[in-house]
Amino acid sequence: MEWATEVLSYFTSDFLWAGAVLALQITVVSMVIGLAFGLVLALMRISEYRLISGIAWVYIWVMRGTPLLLQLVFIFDALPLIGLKFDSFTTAVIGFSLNQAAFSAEIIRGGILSVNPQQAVAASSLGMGPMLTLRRIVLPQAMRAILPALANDTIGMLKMTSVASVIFVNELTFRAQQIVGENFKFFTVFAGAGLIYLLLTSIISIAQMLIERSLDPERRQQTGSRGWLGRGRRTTAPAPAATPVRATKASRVEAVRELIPAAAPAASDEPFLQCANVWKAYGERDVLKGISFNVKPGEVVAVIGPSGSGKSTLLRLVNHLESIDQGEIRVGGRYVGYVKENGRLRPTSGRAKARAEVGVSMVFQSFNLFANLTALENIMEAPVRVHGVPRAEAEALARRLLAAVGLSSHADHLPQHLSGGQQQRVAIARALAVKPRLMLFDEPTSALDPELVGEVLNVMRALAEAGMTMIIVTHEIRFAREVADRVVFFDEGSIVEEGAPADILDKPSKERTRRFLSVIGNEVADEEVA
Ligand SMILES: Nc1ncnc2c1ncn2[C@@H]1O[C@H](COP(=O)(O)OP(=O)(O)OP(=O)(O)O)[C@@H](O)[C@H]1O
Repeated sequence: MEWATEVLSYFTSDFLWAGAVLALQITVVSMVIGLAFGLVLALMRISEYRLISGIAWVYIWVMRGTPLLLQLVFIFDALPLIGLKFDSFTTAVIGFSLNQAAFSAEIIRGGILSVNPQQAVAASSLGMGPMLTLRRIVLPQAMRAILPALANDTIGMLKMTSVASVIFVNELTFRAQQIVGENFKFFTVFAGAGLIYLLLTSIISIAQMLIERSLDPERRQQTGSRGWLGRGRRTTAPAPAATPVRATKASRVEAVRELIPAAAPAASDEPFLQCANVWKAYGERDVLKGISFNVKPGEVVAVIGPSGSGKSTLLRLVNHLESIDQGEIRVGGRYVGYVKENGRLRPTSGRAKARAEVGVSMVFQSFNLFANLTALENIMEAPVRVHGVPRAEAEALARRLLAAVGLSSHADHLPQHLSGGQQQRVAIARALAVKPRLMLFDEPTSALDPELVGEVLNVMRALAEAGMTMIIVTHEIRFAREVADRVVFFDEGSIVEEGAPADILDKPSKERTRRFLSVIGNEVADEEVA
């Protein structure tokens, strides 16, 4: 076993460990710089500006397409010709960082693209700006896809530091070669060095495992740990006793009314929402063709119409999730993220902020709760991060909102552990937490199983009775009849007719409306039979 003793002696050799520490230093520093630069490149790559994304693409193309060894030699030998001279260690760090940035950029971009884009849309609708959304919602979810690939790269880089010997960096492999050059004991020297590499890469693997565990929302939910990305301070208030899920109608209305006093505008005939001659096209196709309609404070408007008629598009234009081609929309007398110049609307930066200021909130068909946050955190996110509400206050509000939608006992549940109906009720609570003055509902029950529709409609009914101004795109004709003050029938991007529910739904004046209602009516009848 003489060889084993020899391997052990090289494994514990100070000379080799000095090289290992150098390799580790290069790896850690280069990885940190490479990651930061890689994040910038990834964001440039997904930029809508082609010049910016093109610059990033070219950089990544060059750095990934040329050998690291050449890059190191270039920095070491060629840059001094223009007066930039670096020592071996600095050259290695610069070379590895620049090279790693290209690879990290694509890994990070892949992670970002793996996150459902609707998460960012929902954040934006709550007034969260792009960087806040990236930091709080997108990156925490993307990290699960990013981390394994980054850990691979880190391990790869640690071993690749041996390439730096070409510019005289005296790292581990280089040192092992020096020993072998003297004693020719290939096996024992390289085995000792190999064990050192194995130990260091094992530490990286363990770090990867710990970070992955700390980012796992399920695990953090169970252990109550804080994690280091994407979650704020752990909520501390004890969960109140669960309120009965089946709150009475009166108590629900009362609870909701208490939570939106500031949001419910005083009764007035002045329109709160004004849409004037609104046009929108996607490509060659006009989706909205000169829509004009108003909504008064406290009014509930149900928008109905065939699939593809432009109903959702109108909602997205109202809170500027899409931009208007022609015409204008004003909410509370203000443009949402536009300024008027020479008679035309020009989009401004900071649309999310404008949405928050005007007070428009939206509830989506597919709920779009933030997957990395619990129900309570979903509701607290915008008040704390956008409106600067102190955490304790935001948490108290969030718990009251959860109680109002009958979900007190689900505060610490992640979205994936809630039924569709529960998720939609949390989404409504989240939309209410920013004290909106106008609520937009985009087919809020369409993605739900029939038995879950009622619980969501009950919450919306309570909101309507509490005086919230609402526009509801819906196929729930009975609900529209019962709750809406006005029904607007859309077809092919135009308003065909509008009026009181009894008029539009029972005795429509237009043939197109009659045909639509008879189809919908038959579907409802079929569902009832089923
Ligand atoms: N981002 C987009 N790019 C291209 N076309 C789009 C986009 N968004 C919507 N459309 C198209 O615009 C038309 C209107 O869509 P919209 O979602 O507003 O209809 P809708 O009346 O809400 O329909 P549904 O009830 O099925 O949701 C559809 O033909 C749709 O395919």
